[in-house]
Amino acid sequence: MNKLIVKGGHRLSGEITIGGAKNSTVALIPAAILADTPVRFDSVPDILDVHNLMVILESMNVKSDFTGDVLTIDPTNIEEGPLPSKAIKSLRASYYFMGALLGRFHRAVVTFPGGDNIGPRPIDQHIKAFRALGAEVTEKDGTVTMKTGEDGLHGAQIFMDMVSVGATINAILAAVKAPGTTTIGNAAKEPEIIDIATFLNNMGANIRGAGTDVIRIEGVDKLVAQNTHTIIPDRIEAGTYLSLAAAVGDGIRINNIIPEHLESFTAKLEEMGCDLTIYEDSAFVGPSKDLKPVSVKVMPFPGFATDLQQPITPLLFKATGRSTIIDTIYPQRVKHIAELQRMGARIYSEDIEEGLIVVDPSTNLHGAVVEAGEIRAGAALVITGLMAEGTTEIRQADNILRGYGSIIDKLRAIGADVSLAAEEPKF
Ligand SMILES: CC(=O)N[C@H]1[C@@H](OP(=O)(O)OP(=O)(O)OC[C@H]2O[C@@H](n3ccc(=O)[nH]c3=O)[C@H](O)[C@@H]2O)O[C@H](CO)[C@@H](O)[C@@H]1O
Ligand SMILES: C=C(OP(=O)(O)O)C(=O)O
Repeated sequence: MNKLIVKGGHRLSGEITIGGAKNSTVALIPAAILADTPVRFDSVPDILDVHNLMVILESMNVKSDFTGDVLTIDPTNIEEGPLPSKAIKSLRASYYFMGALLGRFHRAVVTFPGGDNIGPRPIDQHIKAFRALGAEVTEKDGTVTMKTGEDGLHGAQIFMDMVSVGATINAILAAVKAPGTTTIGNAAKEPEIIDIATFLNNMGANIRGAGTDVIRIEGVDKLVAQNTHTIIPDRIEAGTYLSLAAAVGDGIRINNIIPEHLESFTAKLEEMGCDLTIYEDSAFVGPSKDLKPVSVKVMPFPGFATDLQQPITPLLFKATGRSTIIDTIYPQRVKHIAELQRMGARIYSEDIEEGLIVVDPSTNLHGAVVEAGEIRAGAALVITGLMAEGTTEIRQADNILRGYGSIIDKLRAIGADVSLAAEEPKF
Protein backbone atom coordinates (compact mmCIF):
# COMPACT_ATOMS: atom_id res chain seq x y z
CA MET A 1 0.00 0.00 0.00
CA ASN A 2 1.06 3.56 -0.73
CA LYS A 3 0.31 6.76 1.12
CA LEU A 4 -0.31 10.05 -0.64
CA ILE A 5 1.15 13.15 0.99
CA VAL A 6 -0.44 16.52 0.28
CA LYS A 7 1.02 19.84 1.41
CA GLY A 8 -1.95 22.17 1.21
CA GLY A 9 -2.86 25.79 1.40
CA HIS A 10 -1.61 26.86 -2.06
CA ARG A 11 -3.67 28.17 -4.98
CA LEU A 12 -3.30 26.09 -8.14
CA SER A 13 -3.45 26.94 -11.83
CA GLY A 14 -2.79 25.38 -15.23
CA GLU A 15 -4.28 22.53 -17.25
CA ILE A 16 -5.28 18.92 -16.62
CA THR A 17 -6.12 16.41 -19.34
CA ILE A 18 -8.66 13.71 -18.52
CA GLY A 19 -7.91 10.08 -19.37
CA GLY A 20 -10.14 7.29 -20.64
CA ALA A 21 -13.06 6.27 -18.43
CA LYS A 22 -12.23 3.71 -15.75
CA ASN A 23 -15.74 2.26 -15.83
CA SER A 24 -15.57 1.76 -19.61
CA THR A 25 -12.05 0.36 -19.55
CA VAL A 26 -12.77 -2.20 -16.86
CA ALA A 27 -15.66 -3.57 -18.94
CA LEU A 28 -13.90 -3.30 -22.32
CA ILE A 29 -10.98 -5.46 -21.16
CA PRO A 30 -13.16 -8.46 -20.18
CA ALA A 31 -15.29 -7.80 -23.31
CA ALA A 32 -12.12 -8.26 -25.39
CA ILE A 33 -12.11 -12.01 -24.69
CA LEU A 34 -15.29 -12.31 -26.78
CA ALA A 35 -13.36 -11.23 -29.88
CA ASP A 36 -12.15 -13.71 -32.48
CA THR A 37 -9.16 -11.45 -33.28
CA PRO A 38 -6.69 -9.29 -31.30
CA VAL A 39 -8.16 -5.95 -30.19
CA ARG A 40 -6.62 -2.53 -29.55
CA PHE A 41 -7.75 0.27 -27.25
CA ASP A 42 -6.34 3.76 -26.93
CA SER A 43 -6.85 6.49 -24.34
CA VAL A 44 -6.45 3.75 -21.71
CA PRO A 45 -5.93 5.19 -18.20
CA ASP A 46 -2.86 3.99 -16.26
CA ILE A 47 -4.78 2.83 -13.21
CA LEU A 48 -4.33 -0.16 -10.88
CA ASP A 49 -7.59 -1.74 -12.09
CA VAL A 50 -6.12 -2.08 -15.61
CA HIS A 51 -2.98 -3.78 -14.31
CA ASN A 52 -5.04 -6.19 -12.22
CA LEU A 53 -7.27 -7.04 -15.20
CA MET A 54 -4.11 -7.77 -17.22
CA VAL A 55 -3.08 -10.26 -14.51
CA ILE A 56 -6.45 -11.99 -14.90
CA LEU A 57 -6.05 -12.07 -18.71
CA GLU A 58 -2.59 -13.60 -18.35
CA SER A 59 -4.06 -16.43 -16.24
CA MET A 60 -6.23 -17.34 -19.27
CA ASN A 61 -3.28 -17.25 -21.67
CA VAL A 62 -4.58 -13.98 -23.12
CA LYS A 63 -1.54 -11.82 -23.92
CA SER A 64 -1.82 -8.08 -23.40
CA ASP A 65 0.55 -5.14 -23.80
CA PHE A 66 0.08 -1.69 -22.29
CA THR A 67 2.40 0.94 -23.78
CA GLY A 68 1.72 4.66 -23.44
CA ASP A 69 -2.05 4.78 -23.44
CA VAL A 70 -2.49 1.91 -25.92
CA LEU A 71 -3.57 -1.51 -24.73
CA THR A 72 -3.55 -4.50 -27.08
CA ILE A 73 -5.18 -7.78 -26.12
CA ASP A 74 -4.88 -11.05 -28.03
CA PRO A 75 -7.59 -13.50 -26.94
CA THR A 76 -7.05 -15.92 -29.84
CA ASN A 77 -5.23 -18.52 -27.69
CA ILE A 78 -7.50 -18.17 -24.67
CA GLU A 79 -7.64 -21.18 -22.33
CA GLU A 80 -10.08 -21.93 -19.54
CA GLY A 81 -8.63 -22.22 -16.06
CA PRO A 82 -8.93 -20.98 -12.49
CA LEU A 83 -8.81 -17.18 -12.23
CA PRO A 84 -6.39 -15.54 -9.75
CA SER A 85 -8.59 -14.75 -6.75
CA LYS A 86 -6.36 -11.92 -5.41
CA ALA A 87 -6.70 -9.99 -8.67
CA ILE A 88 -10.43 -10.81 -8.91
CA LYS A 89 -10.95 -9.48 -5.38
CA SER A 90 -8.95 -6.31 -6.08
CA LEU A 91 -11.68 -4.75 -8.20
CA ARG A 92 -15.41 -4.73 -8.70
CA ALA A 93 -15.37 -5.09 -12.45
CA SER A 94 -13.88 -8.58 -12.39
CA TYR A 95 -17.57 -9.61 -12.40
CA TYR A 96 -17.54 -8.84 -16.14
CA PHE A 97 -15.57 -12.04 -16.64
CA MET A 98 -18.78 -13.85 -15.64
CA GLY A 99 -20.67 -12.52 -18.66
CA ALA A 100 -17.68 -12.60 -20.99
CA LEU A 101 -16.62 -16.19 -20.15
CA LEU A 102 -20.22 -17.35 -20.33
CA GLY A 103 -20.55 -15.71 -23.75
CA ARG A 104 -17.29 -17.29 -24.94
CA PHE A 105 -17.30 -20.78 -23.37
CA HIS A 106 -20.91 -21.20 -22.17
CA ARG A 107 -19.52 -21.87 -18.71
CA ALA A 108 -17.51 -20.02 -16.06
CA VAL A 109 -16.33 -20.27 -12.47
CA VAL A 110 -15.64 -16.86 -10.94
CA THR A 111 -15.20 -15.83 -7.30
CA PHE A 112 -17.21 -12.89 -5.99
CA PRO A 113 -15.66 -9.55 -7.00
CA GLY A 114 -14.07 -6.98 -4.66
CA GLY A 115 -14.04 -3.24 -5.37
CA ASP A 116 -15.02 -0.30 -3.30
CA ASN A 117 -16.47 -0.83 0.12
CA ILE A 118 -19.49 1.44 -0.31
CA GLY A 119 -22.22 -0.67 1.28
CA PRO A 120 -23.96 -3.84 0.07
CA ARG A 121 -23.35 -4.58 -3.62
CA PRO A 122 -25.41 -7.67 -4.55
CA ILE A 123 -25.19 -9.25 -8.02
CA ASP A 124 -28.63 -10.86 -8.09
CA GLN A 125 -29.60 -8.99 -11.29
CA HIS A 126 -26.48 -10.24 -13.09
CA ILE A 127 -27.38 -13.80 -12.13
CA LYS A 128 -31.00 -13.32 -13.09
CA ALA A 129 -29.86 -12.22 -16.57
CA PHE A 130 -27.48 -15.20 -16.97
CA ARG A 131 -30.28 -17.58 -15.95
CA ALA A 132 -32.72 -16.00 -18.42
CA LEU A 133 -30.14 -16.53 -21.18
CA GLY A 134 -30.05 -20.26 -20.41
CA ALA A 135 -27.27 -20.65 -17.83
CA GLU A 136 -27.55 -22.81 -14.76
CA VAL A 137 -26.01 -20.74 -11.96
CA THR A 138 -24.98 -21.89 -8.50
CA GLU A 139 -23.28 -19.93 -5.72
CA LYS A 140 -21.21 -21.55 -2.98
CA ASP A 141 -18.54 -20.19 -0.62
CA GLY A 142 -18.21 -16.94 -2.53
CA THR A 143 -17.84 -18.63 -5.93
CA VAL A 144 -20.32 -18.44 -8.80
CA THR A 145 -20.41 -21.46 -11.12
CA MET A 146 -22.25 -21.26 -14.44
CA LYS A 147 -22.87 -23.78 -17.17
CA THR A 148 -25.35 -24.39 -19.97
CA GLY A 149 -26.82 -27.47 -21.64
CA GLU A 150 -25.64 -28.66 -25.06
CA ASP A 151 -27.57 -25.92 -26.84
CA GLY A 152 -25.60 -23.19 -25.06
CA LEU A 153 -27.14 -19.76 -24.48
CA HIS A 154 -30.19 -18.30 -26.23
CA GLY A 155 -31.74 -14.85 -26.56
CA ALA A 156 -34.18 -13.86 -23.82
CA GLN A 157 -36.36 -11.08 -22.44
CA ILE A 158 -34.75 -9.65 -19.31
CA PHE A 159 -36.29 -6.95 -17.15
CA MET A 160 -33.99 -5.54 -14.46
CA ASP A 161 -35.58 -4.98 -11.03
CA MET A 162 -33.38 -1.93 -10.56
CA VAL A 163 -31.13 0.12 -12.79
CA SER A 164 -27.71 -1.53 -12.63
CA VAL A 165 -24.67 -0.57 -14.70
CA GLY A 166 -22.89 -3.86 -14.03
CA ALA A 167 -25.89 -6.12 -14.64
CA THR A 168 -26.73 -4.30 -17.90
CA ILE A 169 -23.18 -4.70 -19.24
CA ASN A 170 -22.92 -8.30 -18.04
CA ALA A 171 -26.20 -9.16 -19.78
CA ILE A 172 -24.85 -7.59 -23.00
CA LEU A 173 -21.59 -9.57 -22.76
CA ALA A 174 -23.40 -12.87 -22.24
CA ALA A 175 -26.01 -12.17 -24.95
CA VAL A 176 -23.90 -10.70 -27.73
CA LYS A 177 -23.09 -14.11 -29.25
CA ALA A 178 -26.21 -15.94 -27.99
CA PRO A 179 -28.46 -16.99 -30.92
CA GLY A 180 -31.77 -15.12 -31.10
CA THR A 181 -33.03 -11.82 -29.75
CA THR A 182 -32.32 -10.50 -26.26
CA THR A 183 -34.17 -7.53 -24.81
CA ILE A 184 -32.94 -5.82 -21.66
CA GLY A 185 -35.66 -3.67 -20.07
CA ASN A 186 -34.99 -1.05 -17.37
CA ALA A 187 -31.39 -0.98 -18.62
CA ALA A 188 -28.85 1.46 -17.22
CA LYS A 189 -28.17 4.44 -19.51
CA GLU A 190 -24.62 5.41 -18.46
CA PRO A 191 -22.30 6.61 -21.27
CA GLU A 192 -19.95 3.72 -20.47
CA ILE A 193 -22.67 1.31 -21.64
CA ILE A 194 -22.79 3.07 -25.01
CA ASP A 195 -18.99 2.80 -25.17
CA ILE A 196 -19.09 -1.00 -24.67
CA ALA A 197 -21.88 -1.36 -27.26
CA THR A 198 -19.91 0.78 -29.74
CA PHE A 199 -16.82 -1.40 -29.29
CA LEU A 200 -18.82 -4.61 -29.78
CA ASN A 201 -20.88 -3.25 -32.71
CA ASN A 202 -17.71 -2.15 -34.52
CA MET A 203 -16.63 -5.80 -34.34
CA GLY A 204 -19.91 -6.98 -35.91
CA ALA A 205 -22.26 -7.22 -32.92
CA ASN A 206 -25.87 -6.16 -33.29
CA ILE A 207 -26.76 -4.11 -30.19
CA ARG A 208 -29.38 -1.36 -30.49
CA GLY A 209 -30.68 1.10 -27.91
CA ALA A 210 -27.61 1.46 -25.68
CA GLY A 211 -28.03 4.75 -23.82
CA THR A 212 -31.81 4.22 -23.55
CA ASP A 213 -33.61 2.01 -21.06
CA VAL A 214 -34.39 -0.73 -23.61
CA ILE A 215 -31.48 -2.53 -25.27
CA ARG A 216 -32.05 -5.07 -28.07
CA ILE A 217 -29.41 -7.58 -29.11
CA GLU A 218 -29.41 -10.00 -32.04
CA GLY A 219 -26.78 -12.65 -31.33
CA VAL A 220 -23.93 -12.95 -33.85
CA ASP A 221 -21.39 -15.76 -34.49
CA LYS A 222 -18.22 -13.78 -34.81
CA LEU A 223 -16.66 -10.59 -33.47
CA VAL A 224 -13.81 -9.28 -35.59
CA ALA A 225 -11.87 -6.14 -34.61
CA GLN A 226 -11.26 -3.85 -37.59
CA ASN A 227 -9.94 -0.75 -35.85
CA THR A 228 -8.67 0.76 -32.61
CA HIS A 229 -11.35 1.63 -30.07
CA THR A 230 -10.81 5.01 -28.37
CA ILE A 231 -12.20 4.96 -24.84
CA ILE A 232 -14.50 7.85 -23.85
CA PRO A 233 -13.14 10.42 -21.37
CA ASP A 234 -13.71 9.67 -17.69
CA ARG A 235 -16.61 11.87 -16.54
CA ILE A 236 -15.90 11.03 -12.88
CA GLU A 237 -12.23 12.00 -13.11
CA ALA A 238 -13.37 15.17 -14.92
CA GLY A 239 -15.93 16.01 -12.22
CA THR A 240 -13.30 15.45 -9.53
CA TYR A 241 -10.86 17.90 -11.13
CA LEU A 242 -13.65 20.41 -11.80
CA SER A 243 -14.50 20.35 -8.10
CA LEU A 244 -10.81 20.69 -7.20
CA ALA A 245 -10.44 23.60 -9.62
CA ALA A 246 -13.42 25.43 -8.12
CA ALA A 247 -12.16 24.74 -4.58
CA VAL A 248 -8.46 25.69 -4.85
CA GLY A 249 -7.95 26.97 -8.37
CA ASP A 250 -6.83 30.33 -9.63
CA GLY A 251 -7.79 29.40 -13.19
CA ILE A 252 -7.69 25.75 -14.28
CA ARG A 253 -8.58 24.30 -17.69
CA ILE A 254 -9.83 20.71 -17.83
CA ASN A 255 -9.22 19.16 -21.27
CA ASN A 256 -10.75 16.09 -22.95
CA ILE A 257 -14.26 16.06 -21.56
CA ILE A 258 -17.66 15.33 -23.08
CA PRO A 259 -19.74 18.14 -21.52
CA GLU A 260 -23.05 16.27 -22.10
CA HIS A 261 -21.80 13.48 -19.79
CA LEU A 262 -21.24 16.01 -17.02
CA GLU A 263 -24.42 18.08 -17.19
CA SER A 264 -25.88 17.09 -13.81
CA PHE A 265 -22.53 17.93 -12.22
CA THR A 266 -21.75 21.18 -14.01
CA ALA A 267 -25.35 22.33 -13.40
CA LYS A 268 -24.65 21.99 -9.65
CA LEU A 269 -21.40 23.97 -9.93
CA GLU A 270 -23.30 26.70 -11.79
CA GLU A 271 -26.07 26.67 -9.14
CA MET A 272 -23.35 27.23 -6.51
CA GLY A 273 -22.08 30.22 -8.46
CA CYS A 274 -18.78 28.76 -9.67
CA ASP A 275 -17.00 30.60 -12.47
CA LEU A 276 -17.32 27.91 -15.12
CA THR A 277 -17.01 28.21 -18.91
CA ILE A 278 -17.77 25.09 -20.92
CA TYR A 279 -16.32 24.61 -24.40
CA GLU A 280 -16.82 21.81 -26.94
CA ASP A 281 -14.42 19.38 -25.25
CA SER A 282 -12.94 21.32 -22.33
CA ALA A 283 -13.95 23.55 -19.43
CA PHE A 284 -12.31 26.50 -17.71
CA VAL A 285 -12.85 27.15 -14.01
CA GLY A 286 -11.96 30.56 -12.62
CA PRO A 287 -11.43 31.38 -8.93
CA SER A 288 -14.59 30.96 -6.84
CA LYS A 289 -16.16 33.55 -4.58
CA ASP A 290 -19.42 33.66 -2.58
CA LEU A 291 -20.50 30.09 -3.24
CA LYS A 292 -24.11 29.20 -2.45
CA PRO A 293 -25.05 25.99 -0.57
CA VAL A 294 -26.87 23.34 -2.63
CA SER A 295 -28.88 20.12 -2.26
CA VAL A 296 -27.46 17.16 -4.17
CA LYS A 297 -29.55 14.06 -4.87
CA VAL A 298 -27.71 11.11 -6.39
CA MET A 299 -29.55 9.29 -9.20
CA PRO A 300 -28.68 6.90 -12.04
CA PHE A 301 -27.44 8.64 -15.23
CA PRO A 302 -28.29 11.30 -16.37
CA GLY A 303 -28.75 12.22 -12.70
CA PHE A 304 -25.98 13.26 -10.33
CA ALA A 305 -23.47 10.37 -10.12
CA THR A 306 -22.88 8.60 -6.80
CA ASP A 307 -19.19 8.54 -7.74
CA LEU A 308 -19.17 12.35 -7.58
CA GLN A 309 -20.99 12.92 -4.28
CA GLN A 310 -17.72 12.67 -2.33
CA PRO A 311 -15.56 14.64 -4.79
CA ILE A 312 -18.00 17.61 -4.69
CA THR A 313 -18.01 17.66 -0.87
CA PRO A 314 -14.82 19.75 -0.34
CA LEU A 315 -16.33 22.47 -2.51
CA LEU A 316 -19.42 22.53 -0.30
CA PHE A 317 -17.15 23.46 2.66
CA LYS A 318 -16.68 26.82 0.91
CA ALA A 319 -20.41 27.58 0.62
CA THR A 320 -21.99 30.24 2.80
CA GLY A 321 -24.55 27.87 4.36
CA ARG A 322 -25.61 24.25 4.92
CA SER A 323 -25.62 21.88 1.93
CA THR A 324 -27.16 18.41 1.83
CA ILE A 325 -26.36 15.26 -0.12
CA ILE A 326 -28.63 12.24 -0.47
CA ASP A 327 -27.05 9.16 -2.02
CA THR A 328 -30.00 7.06 -3.17
CA ILE A 329 -27.75 4.46 -4.85
CA TYR A 330 -25.23 3.80 -2.07
CA PRO A 331 -26.71 5.30 1.15
CA GLN A 332 -23.81 3.85 3.14
CA ARG A 333 -21.17 5.57 1.03
CA VAL A 334 -19.87 7.61 3.95
CA LYS A 335 -16.27 6.45 4.42
CA HIS A 336 -15.00 10.00 3.89
CA ILE A 337 -16.96 11.60 6.73
CA ALA A 338 -14.91 10.59 9.79
CA GLU A 339 -11.69 11.28 7.89
CA LEU A 340 -12.79 14.75 6.80
CA GLN A 341 -13.86 15.52 10.38
CA ARG A 342 -10.24 14.77 11.41
CA MET A 343 -9.23 17.61 9.11
CA GLY A 344 -11.61 20.05 10.80
CA ALA A 345 -14.51 19.64 8.36
CA ARG A 346 -18.10 20.07 9.54
CA ILE A 347 -19.74 17.15 7.75
CA TYR A 348 -22.17 14.67 9.30
CA SER A 349 -24.01 11.51 8.32
CA GLU A 350 -27.54 12.43 9.41
CA ASP A 351 -29.45 9.35 8.26
CA ILE A 352 -27.55 6.29 7.05
CA GLU A 353 -30.77 4.56 5.88
CA GLU A 354 -31.67 7.47 3.60
CA GLY A 355 -28.05 8.29 2.73
CA LEU A 356 -28.46 11.87 4.03
CA ILE A 357 -25.23 13.79 4.58
CA VAL A 358 -25.11 17.36 5.88
CA VAL A 359 -22.19 19.67 5.01
CA ASP A 360 -21.66 22.96 6.85
CA PRO A 361 -19.25 25.74 5.92
CA SER A 362 -15.77 24.68 7.05
CA THR A 363 -13.08 27.33 6.91
CA ASN A 364 -10.54 26.00 9.43
CA LEU A 365 -9.31 22.93 7.56
CA HIS A 366 -5.97 21.50 8.65
CA GLY A 367 -3.75 18.61 7.60
CA ALA A 368 -4.12 15.23 9.36
CA VAL A 369 -3.33 11.54 8.96
CA VAL A 370 -6.38 10.02 7.25
CA GLU A 371 -7.39 6.86 5.37
CA ALA A 372 -8.82 6.54 1.86
CA GLY A 373 -11.37 3.82 2.60
CA GLU A 374 -12.40 3.78 -1.07
CA ILE A 375 -11.60 5.54 -4.32
CA ARG A 376 -13.96 8.55 -4.19
CA ALA A 377 -13.55 9.02 -0.43
CA GLY A 378 -9.86 9.26 -1.30
CA ALA A 379 -10.55 11.88 -3.98
CA ALA A 380 -12.43 14.00 -1.42
CA LEU A 381 -9.45 13.74 0.94
CA VAL A 382 -6.99 14.83 -1.78
CA ILE A 383 -9.04 17.95 -2.58
CA THR A 384 -9.55 18.78 1.10
CA GLY A 385 -5.82 18.23 1.72
CA LEU A 386 -5.04 20.78 -1.00
CA MET A 387 -7.43 23.28 0.63
CA ALA A 388 -6.15 22.68 4.17
CA GLU A 389 -3.21 24.33 5.92
CA GLY A 390 -0.36 21.91 6.63
CA THR A 391 0.37 18.35 5.59
CA THR A 392 -2.19 15.60 5.02
CA GLU A 393 -1.06 12.00 4.89
CA ILE A 394 -3.62 9.84 3.08
CA ARG A 395 -3.15 6.18 3.89
CA GLN A 396 -4.50 3.31 1.73
CA ALA A 397 -3.84 5.49 -1.31
CA ASP A 398 -3.91 2.45 -3.61
CA ASN A 399 -7.68 2.86 -3.48
CA ILE A 400 -7.18 6.24 -5.19
CA LEU A 401 -4.70 4.81 -7.70
CA ARG A 402 -7.35 2.21 -8.67
CA GLY A 403 -9.09 4.90 -10.69
CA TYR A 404 -7.12 8.17 -11.00
CA GLY A 405 -4.47 7.74 -13.68
CA SER A 406 -1.19 9.69 -13.28
CA ILE A 407 -2.71 11.65 -10.40
CA ILE A 408 0.61 12.81 -8.97
CA ASP A 409 1.84 14.16 -12.34
CA LYS A 410 -1.52 15.79 -13.08
CA LEU A 411 -1.62 17.56 -9.70
CA ARG A 412 2.04 18.64 -9.88
CA ALA A 413 1.37 20.12 -13.32
CA ILE A 414 -1.03 22.63 -11.70
CA GLY A 415 1.44 23.43 -8.91
CA ALA A 416 0.33 21.05 -6.16
CA ASP A 417 2.87 19.75 -3.64
CA VAL A 418 1.96 16.03 -3.60
CA SER A 419 3.95 12.81 -3.43
CA LEU A 420 3.53 9.08 -3.02
CA ALA A 421 5.46 6.98 -0.53
CA ALA A 422 5.30 3.39 0.65
CA GLU A 423 3.08 3.02 3.68
CA GLU A 424 4.80 1.56 6.75
CA PRO A 425 3.23 -1.81 7.60
CA LYS A 426 0.80 -1.82 10.55
CA PHE A 427 1.70 -4.10 13.48
C1 LIG B 1 -17.06 -0.73 -12.45
C2 LIG B 1 -18.23 0.18 -12.44
O1 LIG B 1 -18.77 0.54 -13.48
N1 LIG B 1 -18.62 0.66 -11.26
C3 LIG B 1 -19.72 1.58 -11.19
C4 LIG B 1 -21.02 0.79 -11.23
O2 LIG B 1 -20.98 -0.14 -10.16
P1 LIG B 1 -22.04 -1.33 -10.16
O3 LIG B 1 -22.27 -1.76 -11.57
O4 LIG B 1 -21.53 -2.34 -9.22
O5 LIG B 1 -23.32 -0.60 -9.61
P2 LIG B 1 -24.83 -0.86 -10.04
O6 LIG B 1 -25.25 0.13 -11.06
O7 LIG B 1 -24.98 -2.30 -10.37
O8 LIG B 1 -25.59 -0.57 -8.66
C5 LIG B 1 -26.73 0.26 -8.57
C6 LIG B 1 -27.58 -0.15 -7.40
O9 LIG B 1 -28.21 -1.40 -7.69
C7 LIG B 1 -27.97 -2.34 -6.67
N2 LIG B 1 -27.83 -3.67 -7.31
C8 LIG B 1 -27.02 -3.82 -8.39
C9 LIG B 1 -26.88 -5.03 -9.02
C10 LIG B 1 -27.61 -6.12 -8.53
O10 LIG B 1 -27.55 -7.24 -9.07
N3 LIG B 1 -28.42 -5.95 -7.46
C11 LIG B 1 -28.54 -4.74 -6.83
O11 LIG B 1 -29.27 -4.62 -5.85
C12 LIG B 1 -26.67 -1.85 -6.00
O12 LIG B 1 -26.56 -2.33 -4.67
C13 LIG B 1 -26.83 -0.35 -6.10
O13 LIG B 1 -27.62 0.13 -5.05
O14 LIG B 1 -22.12 1.69 -11.08
C14 LIG B 1 -22.14 2.38 -9.81
C15 LIG B 1 -23.41 3.20 -9.76
O15 LIG B 1 -23.41 4.18 -10.73
C16 LIG B 1 -20.88 3.22 -9.66
O16 LIG B 1 -20.81 3.73 -8.36
C17 LIG B 1 -19.61 2.40 -9.91
O17 LIG B 1 -18.49 3.25 -10.07
C1 LIG C 1 -17.45 2.57 -6.91
C2 LIG C 1 -16.51 2.73 -7.82
O1 LIG C 1 -15.80 1.77 -8.42
P1 LIG C 1 -15.99 0.18 -8.44
O2 LIG C 1 -17.38 -0.09 -8.90
O3 LIG C 1 -14.97 -0.24 -9.44
O4 LIG C 1 -15.72 -0.31 -7.05
C3 LIG C 1 -16.13 4.08 -8.30
O5 LIG C 1 -15.48 4.15 -9.36
O6 LIG C 1 -16.45 5.09 -7.65
